[in-house]
Amino acid sequence: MEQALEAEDLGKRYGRAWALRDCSFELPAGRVAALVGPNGAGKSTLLHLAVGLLKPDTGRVRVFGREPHGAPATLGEIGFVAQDTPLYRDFTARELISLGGRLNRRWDAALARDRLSALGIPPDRPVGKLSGGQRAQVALALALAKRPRLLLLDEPVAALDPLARREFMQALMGAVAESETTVLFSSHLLSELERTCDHLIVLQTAHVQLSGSVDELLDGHRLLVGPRDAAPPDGVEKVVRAAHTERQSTLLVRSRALPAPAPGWTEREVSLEDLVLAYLADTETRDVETAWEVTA
Ligand SMILES: Nc1ncnc2c1ncn2[C@@H]1O[C@H](COP(=O)(O)OP(=O)(O)OP(=O)(O)O)[C@@H](O)[C@H]1O
Repeated sequence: MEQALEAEDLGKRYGRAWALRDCSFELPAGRVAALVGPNGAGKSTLLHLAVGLLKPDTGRVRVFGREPHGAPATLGEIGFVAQDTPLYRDFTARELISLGGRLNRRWDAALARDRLSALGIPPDRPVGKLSGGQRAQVALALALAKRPRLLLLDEPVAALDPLARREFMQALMGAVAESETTVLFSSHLLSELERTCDHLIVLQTAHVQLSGSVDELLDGHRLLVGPRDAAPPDGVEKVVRAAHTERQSTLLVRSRALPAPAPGWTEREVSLEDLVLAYLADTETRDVETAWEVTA
């Protein structure tokens, strides 16, 4: 399987503080991946390393097998939409499309023009005078016009209202379905994930807590409800998170299918949101044998 993005023991620090540390994961080509984590977790740092704007202090990052820092050929394959869609505000969309044509070898101006016209975005108004949602669409159209193999978006919908968010994500999904582009977007919006991504990377305090295909991750975890203070059933590899009421414990555990329903325990379906929240709530996953009991 070809890897669009790979990190191996990747680390970046600002002064003495690590923004990203011992970070290893693989993102196979063709996936739409969400990069999730709280403020300051290291998401922008990871995206800036992937696009070659930063140089790693430890380890390696590779885009389609090559390190991006100082490698123009690799950069030509990456589209990047930075946080807050920083477009030149006095330029119109038409001018930005034409500017892109002068700066990029493989530039599909017609694709950008057609997208904006289909969305009814005025091409001759300075982008500073467009709405936040329209500006985000212009930034996406420009990134797609580059025909990137890997598209990186840093919190593309953070500033948008729910309707504009939905429209933006639909536009993004539609665009990548028509191409072979691999997408990695950072986001705080857990409820949108299940609908939009098939791969997940969870970052917390500079470390990767979880990464993999959504199907495999969901398959490998269970939500168990049972009597308070009972030991977890056999077959549980790790208790990621435990919450208790007076009489019951709810455990999100890492485990393949359990051999048989353990007496007193019932199993519930795990949503992607449950999974992300469980890993974000914990900075370290626990071994079953050790402190599995965590009061929520
Ligand atoms: N230029 C910089 N100089 C010093 N520290 C920085 C710099 N950029 C980021 N950091 C620090 O590195 C850590 C990771 O920041 P980063 O912006 O990558 O997080 P993030 O997950 O993108 O956060 P947010 O969701 O708020 O955008 C934070 O502690 C941040 O304060």
